[in-house]
Amino acid sequence: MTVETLSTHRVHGGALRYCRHDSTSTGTPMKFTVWTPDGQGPFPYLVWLSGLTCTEDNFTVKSGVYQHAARHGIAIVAPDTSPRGEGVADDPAYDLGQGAGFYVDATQAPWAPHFMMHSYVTGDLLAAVEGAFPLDGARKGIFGHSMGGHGALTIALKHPELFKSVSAFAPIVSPLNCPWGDKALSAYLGPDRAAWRPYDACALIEDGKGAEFDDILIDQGLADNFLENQLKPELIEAAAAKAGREVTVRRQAGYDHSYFFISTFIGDHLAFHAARL
Ligand SMILES: N[C@@H](CCC(=O)N[C@@H](CSC=O)C(=O)NCC(=O)O)C(=O)O
Repeated sequence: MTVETLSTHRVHGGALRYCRHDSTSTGTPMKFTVWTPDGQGPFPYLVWLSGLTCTEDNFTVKSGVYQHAARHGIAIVAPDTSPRGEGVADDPAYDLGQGAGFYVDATQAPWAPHFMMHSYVTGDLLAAVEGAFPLDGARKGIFGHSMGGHGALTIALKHPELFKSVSAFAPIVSPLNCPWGDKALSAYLGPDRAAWRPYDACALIEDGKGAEFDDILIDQGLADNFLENQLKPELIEAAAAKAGREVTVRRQAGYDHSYFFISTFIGDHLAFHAARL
């Protein structure tokens, strides 16, 4: 799978590249960034999944992750949040369509066949980055924010054979129980809510998936506008307690939903993953 490097930038003693490749899952070109430390590798790495309205650029420019990645010798991969382009379905709302792929494989028109973000992240993306860069596929973790936190949790819980660690910032923990989830999963997966369970972190924990993870770290700002209506971290705490599983939710007073919050605690998440990779 050919990866085209669009630009390269020196950052924190390593190389940040903006890349594009053709995805067979989405049937479109897809963009991502990859940062690698200097040296031969192979390096352990983390996949970051961004939230609604984001491209590969938001985390890359706003999170401040690379100074921490350099300290731990961990590479970072950050893909776009959906397929894009003129031939790809879209919606005028910010929380559906391009920029809002929800990391699911859509089964409903007009979203199928391009909105195949679960398959893209677990298949084409990993194959592309491990083929083109000195990354150690046996030592990788996944993390993300909001919609991307939901993506990281559900992908890890469904694929513990791929990822050794998982964490999230202000994640949607149960699309079955919030307006963002109702809207997006109705559109992408249809009205049968049983089809949503494989994309709901709480349901996956209830169903015993991903028990390999010794702990899952979640940071949640208490001044987050989306906390009570959309994010509801108490639901994943309850699911984990019922299943006898470890999920650590750190409630951070005064922090909102933004990348200011993420940049404040990103170092803690790098340390969490480094201890497990
Ligand atoms: N435009 C919307 C909210 C959009 C928003 O807050 N997006 C977040 C992710 S929200 C959940 O997935 C984000 O990461 N934005 C990009 C950024 O660089 O901050 C609204 O106004 O409500």
